[in-house]
Amino acid sequence: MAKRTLSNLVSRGIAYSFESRVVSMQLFGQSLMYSTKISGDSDTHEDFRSTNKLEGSGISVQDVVQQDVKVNPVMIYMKGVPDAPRCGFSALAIKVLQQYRVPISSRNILEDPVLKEGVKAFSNWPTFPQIFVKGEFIGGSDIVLSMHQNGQLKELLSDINGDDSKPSGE
Ligand SMILES: N[C@@H](CCC(=O)N[C@@H](CS)C(=O)NCC(=O)O)C(=O)O
Ligand code: FES
Repeated sequence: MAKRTLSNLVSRGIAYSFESRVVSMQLFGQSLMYSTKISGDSDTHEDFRSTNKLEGSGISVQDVVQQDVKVNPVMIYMKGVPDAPRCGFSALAIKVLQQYRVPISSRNILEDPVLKEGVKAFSNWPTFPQIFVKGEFIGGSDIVLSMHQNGQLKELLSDINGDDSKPSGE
């Protein structure tokens, strides 16, 4: 059983241990315990449980993703939608991308567990958001933020036809 203790936190009187999906926390002698597990979706908070829309359509999810990233120069698979992200990481990625004059295409993976798993398999990346630019997988919110900060994102997006209603990224 995997059990990890963060010794630097222990030294400050705080210890976390992760066993299966149960998180126990000791805070200055007080012990709190809660479970993050939800049935049918082991990684997502219960509020965001998915419903399946792609299943039964006859289209392979890999084909859907392949087509998405081919036809949309900036494609994000996220939790929620750009106007209403359902997670801070997705909100951050959208905020970064919105600094540029580019159209942003998105799919809400919370609506479809088949799509969610298909995207993970396609990119071989375990978390969301997932951002693709010009058909290539870029990464998640950490990567897109650091590419914004170091100028790489501006360079990468520079040849994508802009939306004049958006700011330029300056
Ligand atoms: N450090 C990650 C943060 C994203 C993250 O940890 N996402 C989690 C929580 S929203 C996730 O997608 N977990 C898997 C899942 O929900 O299926 C990034 O740079 O994108
Ligand atoms: S849904 Fe909980 S951290 Fe993203």
